[in-house]
Amino acid sequence: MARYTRLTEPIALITLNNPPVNALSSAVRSGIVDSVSQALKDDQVKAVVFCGENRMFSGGADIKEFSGSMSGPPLVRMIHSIEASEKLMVAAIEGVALGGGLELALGCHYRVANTKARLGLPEVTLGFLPGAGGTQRLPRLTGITAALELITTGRQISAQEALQLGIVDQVTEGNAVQAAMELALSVIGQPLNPRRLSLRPPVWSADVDSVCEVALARVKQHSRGAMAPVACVQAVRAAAMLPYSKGMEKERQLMDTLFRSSQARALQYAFFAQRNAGKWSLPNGARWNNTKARDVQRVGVIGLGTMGRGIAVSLVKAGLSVVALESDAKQLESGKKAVTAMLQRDAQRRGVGSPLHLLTFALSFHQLKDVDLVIEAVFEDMNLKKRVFSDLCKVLRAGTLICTNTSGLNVDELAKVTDRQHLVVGMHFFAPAHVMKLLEVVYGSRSSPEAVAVAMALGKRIQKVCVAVGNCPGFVGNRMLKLYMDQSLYLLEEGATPEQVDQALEEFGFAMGIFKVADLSGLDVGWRVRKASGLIGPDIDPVNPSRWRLGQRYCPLPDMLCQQGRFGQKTGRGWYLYNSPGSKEAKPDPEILNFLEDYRLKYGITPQRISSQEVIERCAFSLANEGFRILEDGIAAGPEDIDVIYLFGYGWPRHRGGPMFYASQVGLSVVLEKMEHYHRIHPDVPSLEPSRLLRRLVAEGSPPIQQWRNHIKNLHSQL
Ligand SMILES: CCCCCCCCCCCCC[C@H](O)CC(=O)SCCNC(=O)CCNC(=O)[C@H](O)C(C)(C)COP(=O)(O)OP(=O)(O)OC[C@H]1O[C@@H](n2cnc3c(N)ncnc32)[C@H](O)[C@@H]1OP(=O)(O)O
Repeated sequence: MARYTRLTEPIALITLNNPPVNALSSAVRSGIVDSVSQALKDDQVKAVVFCGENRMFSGGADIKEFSGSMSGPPLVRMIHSIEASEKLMVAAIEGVALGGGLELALGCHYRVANTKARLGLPEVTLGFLPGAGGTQRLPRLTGITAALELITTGRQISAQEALQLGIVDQVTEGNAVQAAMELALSVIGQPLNPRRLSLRPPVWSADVDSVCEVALARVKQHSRGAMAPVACVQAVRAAAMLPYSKGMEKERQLMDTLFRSSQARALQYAFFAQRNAGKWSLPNGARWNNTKARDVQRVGVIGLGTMGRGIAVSLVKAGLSVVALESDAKQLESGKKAVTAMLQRDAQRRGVGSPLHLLTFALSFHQLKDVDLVIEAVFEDMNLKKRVFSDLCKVLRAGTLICTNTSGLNVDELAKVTDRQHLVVGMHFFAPAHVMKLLEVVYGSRSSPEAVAVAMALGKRIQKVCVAVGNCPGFVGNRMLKLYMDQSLYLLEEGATPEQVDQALEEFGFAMGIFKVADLSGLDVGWRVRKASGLIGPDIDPVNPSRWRLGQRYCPLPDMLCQQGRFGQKTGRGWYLYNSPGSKEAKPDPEILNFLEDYRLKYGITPQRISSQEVIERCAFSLANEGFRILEDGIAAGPEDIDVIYLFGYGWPRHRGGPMFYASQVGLSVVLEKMEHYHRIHPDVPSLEPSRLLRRLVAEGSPPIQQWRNHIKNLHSQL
């Protein structure tokens, strides 16, 4: 929808009206076409100003329409006729002008932006390119280097930067519509051809080829197999070499290919999955929109190790006041130094004042008496956490929430030692907590909807992507991770090397292979957990450790590495070799190859040739198979939540949507067949057995992922 208003004598205003972001849906495009035609017919009108309802220009094309049959006036043609119009067209940008929204503005003859506006062409993040002339018009304004950077990254820029780059003609602190009208009045009658970007010649320069080569190398290095950034470079290169009409043909060709790609579908799915995660629901019917979250201003953080430091920094950066507690003066001092330095560096980088006044350091629980919520981030030990929880109850006010940053311990067991089980939830941050976007909010069997609402709202306030999950060992992310890690280890036993497994995973698009991640996190962490859980004990022979524990196949390789003091990056040796302790560059270690050969000999394992395909199938399908079990158990509300967790917490490649989306793309019957195949070969690995939900979905014709929730409901109702 677009509203047409005649303003003072010679100006008409066209207001895009499609809340919340004035996306350019078919109805909006029709409204614009009709309004422009009205303005062109009115002899009194000499200029048209475009703006958006609620001081929001436009969030671009309506992404929801891409999955259906597209109808209505095509955006490309609409923008072209705006640019070609004989009447002056001016864009008044407030809020955002993104994607098609910015392309519409680029079709106008002048652009005025409010100082707070943000502009960008984020199409690459959705798996395609600015396909309404953006790849051809933007370079003609900014030059090729800036256009390449903006289009291949999708980065949003401020109005000020847009002014410097020549994307807008004027920036105003006041009302952009008013400023656009004034500008229009001052230029009415001036020739429009110099303002029509499509009439400008290609932006050729002698170094075009090298600039594009450099951009191509950069995107290939960062995109991890994503097609869209490469296509963006090709399209912008066309703007440098070809006249506008030919460049548009190239843009169209590239867009056609990207638009139909599974990568675009995955990225658009990820866009909506991320937004849906905030719309949490609990099995008891409580939901984001029927539960009120009370306000939190003061937060206590207990433990200033790696996790506690990151959590404290995230909270303070969001303007919350924090009391950070440690158990002894030495640890407090080292935590204080680290947190202070992190906050100062961040403030300096962002050019803002230091927020250190929000932070208090404490040694006594009594100093937590006035906080609204506590996040416990002490060592991952149930007894220690229980002690902290019961001590807290002695000092906290009655309504204060107690949250645990455990990465997998039983939240209900912890809640039981408190006097407020309904106010206990998990807030599982990921390391480093001030950088990683994911937060699993874990509800226990007694957690109240209000407590979940408070934790979700707090997470959102500190700019995390929050997903509400149920309580089970490892919750969603780490429960699935265990099976992924198990498969990777079994592959080593069967003949693969760490670098071979990692290479297959990185070619698939993971940010880092699983063995590199393990080295980064520290192999000793899992070792301690396995010791605490009874998997390793005095009855295990350290020289010839059993490959069978608690009734199933067990791989002792990581324990054997830890016995050798190989803890990963921190000791300079783990699955890989590092130049020195703490160094990050992983190099294959011949000692590991010998170690694996000796191990296989010792246990009579004949090494097999493992293909990359097998690595991906066993790792990715195992993840999805456990994801189905998580859905059966009601631990996650839907497959989208699982995918968001893997996208934001575990480096799953975004252009593959997430493990559940990937399974749906490959085909559920294929996944089922492969799981049956691998389970037949490895009957000693129960987790390879296809889950009931997977079988059931296949039996019911493999419905699209958006319908899985209905099948899960049916599954529960028959239990
Ligand atoms: C068959 C073969 C054919 C081949 C050829 C096809 C040719 C087709 C030609 C097409 C031409 C292409 C044109 C153009 O180049 C393409 C585009 O413009 S794509 C869209 C680009 N825009 C974006 O990526 C912006 C996305 N949105 C955002 O970044 C943010 O939403 C925001 C605008 C910055 C606002 O952020 P917030 O305030 O935080 O709000 P939310 O993010 O929570 O969003 C609120 C609400 O709005 C929904 N929404 C946001 N943007 C869009 C959108 N562009 N379309 C539809 N819906 C959108 C979002 O989902 C939220 O919904 P809710 O969760 O509240 O239901």
